[in-house]
Amino acid sequence: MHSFLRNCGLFPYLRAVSTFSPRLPVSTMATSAAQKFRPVVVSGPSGTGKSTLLKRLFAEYPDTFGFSISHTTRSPRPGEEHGREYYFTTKEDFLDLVSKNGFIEHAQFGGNFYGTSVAAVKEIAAKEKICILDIEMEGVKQVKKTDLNARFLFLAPPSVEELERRLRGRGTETEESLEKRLTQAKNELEFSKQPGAHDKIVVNDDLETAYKELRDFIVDGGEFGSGQ
Ligand SMILES: Nc1ncnc2c1ncn2[C@@H]1O[C@H](COP(=O)(O)OP(=O)(O)OP(=O)(O)O)[C@@H](O)[C@H]1O
Repeated sequence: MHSFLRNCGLFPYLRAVSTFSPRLPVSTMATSAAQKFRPVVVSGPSGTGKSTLLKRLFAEYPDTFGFSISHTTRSPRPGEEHGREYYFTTKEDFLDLVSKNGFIEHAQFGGNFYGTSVAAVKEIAAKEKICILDIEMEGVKQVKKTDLNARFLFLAPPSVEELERRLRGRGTETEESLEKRLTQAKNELEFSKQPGAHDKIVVNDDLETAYKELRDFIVDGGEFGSGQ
């Protein structure tokens, strides 16, 4: 599965729209929400434990995170609504947005396009929620080219050997997909060493310790990195 399907784009957006303080002018309100509720990009090699840790974070903070709506060129199914499950769009409009660098990630499945747009992520901050983007290296680079003002957390395995053990232990991989993931893991680990690639690196060795580090960086005492 392509990683954007697990992003904040995965889930239908069900949260109530928050209201802003009426005393602030509109432009200041939008700016301060964007500054306070900065998106967080969580990346790291497949099998490092991103899903495990994020699942726990969402359970501990059920009202803090918002989920962006993905675009798709597939037709709506009965009961699905434009702007709720997906932004249903034509192939022409989708490709137009691709050419304008409007997507953080996009991919094609079964003849249909799917993508997470920059605008959809911005909407989450405007609604005073934090958007977590669980994406891979190319997506990270793409986010850096946008004006999303995201914070970047890299989840590293204790070692490549331990990563292989976890991937095997998860029981989801064939020998071929395992090899691919390990090769990609080495690329991601190389990238993570570049200065400025990430704001925070958490090594997921002991799960409890890693969870606390990840949580403290993301939630940041309720400041969500706005002071940085
Ligand atoms: N600290 C840890 N110690 C031991 N095992 C762990 C730890 N963290 C996660 N695992 C296990 O490692 C496996 C991979 O974790 P998980 O599926 O969360 O990785 P992921 O980064 O989300 O991978 P992918 O990107 O492929 O979805 C799971 O079986 C999980 O239970």
